Amino acid sequence: MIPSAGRPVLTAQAMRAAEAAAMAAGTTEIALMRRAGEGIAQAILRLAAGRPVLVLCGPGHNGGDGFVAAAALRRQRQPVRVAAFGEPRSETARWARSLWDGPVVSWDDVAPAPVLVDAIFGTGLSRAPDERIMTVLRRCADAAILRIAVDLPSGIESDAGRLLADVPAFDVTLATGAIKPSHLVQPAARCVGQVRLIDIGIPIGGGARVASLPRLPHPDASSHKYSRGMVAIVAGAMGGAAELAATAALRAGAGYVLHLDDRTGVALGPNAIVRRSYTPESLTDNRIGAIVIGPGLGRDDTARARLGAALGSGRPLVIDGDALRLIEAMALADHIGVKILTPHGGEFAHMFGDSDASKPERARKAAAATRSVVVFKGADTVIAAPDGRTIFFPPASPWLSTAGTGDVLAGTIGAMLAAGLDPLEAAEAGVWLHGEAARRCGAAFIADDLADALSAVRG
Ligand SMILES: NC(=O)C1=CN([C@@H]2O[C@H](COP(=O)(O)OP(=O)(O)OC[C@H]3O[C@@H](n4cnc5c(N)ncnc54)[C@H](O)[C@@H]3O)[C@@H](O)[C@H]2O)[C@H](O)CC1
Ligand SMILES: [K+]
Repeated sequence: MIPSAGRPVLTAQAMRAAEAAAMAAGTTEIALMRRAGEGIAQAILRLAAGRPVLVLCGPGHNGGDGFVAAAALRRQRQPVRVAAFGEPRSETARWARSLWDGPVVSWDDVAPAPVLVDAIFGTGLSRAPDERIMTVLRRCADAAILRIAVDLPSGIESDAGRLLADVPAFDVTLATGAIKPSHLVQPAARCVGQVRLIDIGIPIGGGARVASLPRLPHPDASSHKYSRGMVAIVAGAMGGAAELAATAALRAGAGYVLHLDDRTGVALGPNAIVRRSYTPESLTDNRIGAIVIGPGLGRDDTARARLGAALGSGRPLVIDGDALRLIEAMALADHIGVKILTPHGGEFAHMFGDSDASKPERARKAAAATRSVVVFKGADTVIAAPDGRTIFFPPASPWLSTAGTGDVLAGTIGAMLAAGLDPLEAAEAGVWLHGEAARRCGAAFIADDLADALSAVRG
């Protein structure tokens, strides 16, 4: 299960705007901080299970959340100590500090506790924290049994997944009000541990959210193989990759999978795959709900001609692997029709160049420029639509880093597209099913196992 599935993902600026809108509607900043701090205290109480807690508080509202939480914990007789770096910087932060009636330990001399709560910096972090701050944080984190971050581990910038310092790994991060991009984008995402959302009762929305499993079409008494979705896989130089994509499309629920190649007698995958010789005309069959092109396609003239025919076919496309190396981003902008691109980091950089922008920004820009849904793959897969909608995935199994898993994903997305999901939903459902199949496969699986596991997760 993905925690926070479907929830909005807000940048620091969007979070401040949501907070400002709530205040314009009558809520006060103090009320918001009280809700945040008390929600955090409840979570800490359960997690600490009676073990002593140390709260490290910063000068802003993240520190304010820490003071409110510490005061609430003390009221509930939970052993808790507080150390603070700097004086509170706002009225609301001063109010929070005034709630704490215990001692505030001197920063550099603070003794660690079994449970560490980092409330030093959150979404307001604007530059690398002073090493004096990070040294204490790391020392206390090293000595703790359980490390809990309030909103974000200190040293993480909120929007792009960037680490501004050497940030220790946390076990749990309590996100206040909304999930932030850096909970999900690497390298920051590997420091946050399990992310839990603390509701502070303000309405949030926007076009970015955590992935969830879309409703998948199910066969009924009137279904037949074409109505379940027909997927054409265009093969090429490396037959095995296309076989994996074809197997995955079938196991993800497609009713008919057509494997188009010009080699005869090469049948590595299931007998249920229909094998025909490739001709450009074979792609124009209007029963085809999705063409998958790229896995094992090669990069020679034959591959180029097949890609041209797929683009000219008018059928919805999943463009992966070698096809992403052959195609020009500019050519896609002029192509009218449904297309989903599935680049990993190298393919993405080849098509769109390198950039300092964040992964979600790069994905959105690429989607708009190519008028495609872009599945920017990796340990932190992000999907963007041309209209700017963005879907973030929590980290999937690291065992996915093996040859052929991308081919399986392309076939899975093809099956979703052919089943009638809209392109963004098809991409989301495909990445979800792929990640869930990987989870079930456990360790050291191979791409063939992953394709086979899709039947069980298709649900
Ligand atoms: N936005 C909301 O709806 C709510 C947010 N809450 C919590 O508030 C923080 C964000 O608070 P903010 O005061 O904006 O920022 P920080 O506490 O992260 O700290 C910023 C503070 O520190 C200064 N600063 C920034 N970078 C550095 C640095 N490298 N070194 C030293 N000082 C630095 C900066 O000038 C500010 O004064 C959010 O994460 C939530 O935890 C509440 O939950 C209520 C609702
Ligand atoms: K923090």
